[in-house]
Amino acid sequence: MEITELRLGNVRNLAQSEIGLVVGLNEFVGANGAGKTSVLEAVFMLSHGRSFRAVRRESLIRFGCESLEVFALVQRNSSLRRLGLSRRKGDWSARVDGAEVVSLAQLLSEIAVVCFEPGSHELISGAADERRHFVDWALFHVERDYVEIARRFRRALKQRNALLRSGVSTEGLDAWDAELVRSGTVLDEWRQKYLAALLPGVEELAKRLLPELGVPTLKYQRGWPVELTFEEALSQRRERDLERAHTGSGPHRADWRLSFPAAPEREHLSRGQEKLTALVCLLGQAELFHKQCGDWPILCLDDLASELDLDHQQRVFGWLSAIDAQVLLTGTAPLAVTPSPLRQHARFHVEQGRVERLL
Ligand SMILES: Nc1ncnc2c1ncn2[C@@H]1O[C@H](COP(=O)(O)OP(=O)(O)OP(=O)(O)O)[C@@H](O)[C@H]1O
Repeated sequence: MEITELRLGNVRNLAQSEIGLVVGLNEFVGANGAGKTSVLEAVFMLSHGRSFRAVRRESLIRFGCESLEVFALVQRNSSLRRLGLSRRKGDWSARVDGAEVVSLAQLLSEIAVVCFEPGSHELISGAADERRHFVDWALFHVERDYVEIARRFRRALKQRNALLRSGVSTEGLDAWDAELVRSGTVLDEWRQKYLAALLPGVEELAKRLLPELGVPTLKYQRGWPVELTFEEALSQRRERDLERAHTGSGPHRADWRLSFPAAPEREHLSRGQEKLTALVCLLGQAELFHKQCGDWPILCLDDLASELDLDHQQRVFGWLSAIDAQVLLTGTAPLAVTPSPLRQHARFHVEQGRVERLL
């Protein structure tokens, strides 16, 4: 899939920008603070409904402005979709082909963006919810009933925790346990299946980008002891859950990690190796998306040159040159590596919130 046209209004320091993108490599070059990352952030918002670096979507609205607009024309297989996310008069709204959609999920299902940025090492070294989000984002695109199952699981967990906290009565816990087990077991199976499918691609990418660490293994923890079913875990730990007033086992506690022969624990990875491991996972995710959904997600690479040394940049470009994904890349200077001559290449200069095509 590709964005052919991107229109931004009041996104951080970008007042109004209309950017025609090419299907291959789109390079955004400019000084620090020029607005390059903001372009990627806007694209990411369309596919995730949030920024990759701000907790609040509101912080993206240009200082002193009340409205924000992100619009993209997206070519996917043979269809062309008009996607929009905006905030006007204090309300966020999402549009697909001009019509406002009831749920944000309808917009998010139309576009897929995989982004590597300076904070991506959190996927390896950060909290478990980063790694659950990584898997769940893919499940959202791959599993038709994901939204419904995840909603049922969240609701049951919230209700069960409320009952545990109330401490008044444990009546009703059985019903919520049953619902947690039904939806939670499905989530757990999907996650296991997804990670098993991800591993071969991750192994190949690790050989290319991190050969010195050896072939990685992937360890999945589903959030309760392996020797128990989820139902048994909930029932055996009910007393403890009542004492602690929250549900201590379940898919909401799941985690996974990559382990290398030369770096068995993540504490053994250097910061650069953490970043490369995150990149391996993200590129692996993009590749698996292509296998499972039939098209490549859009790849955003923020400030790649300051994240990776030249040799690793070359290895990444070697991989990129063999695939058909649209790439959006930022840097303070033009690329030091030569991208594939077979792919289209556009360069944009970003300065004080203005984007101008150079090449
Ligand atoms: N809500 C906002 N309204 C206006 N300007 C903002 C807002 N939030 C951030 N900025 C400014 O917008 C600019 C764009 O930041 P951005 O991170 O996109 O720059 P960049 O070109 O990627 O820089 P770097 O190379 O330093 O990463 C910065 O100068 C920042 O201070």
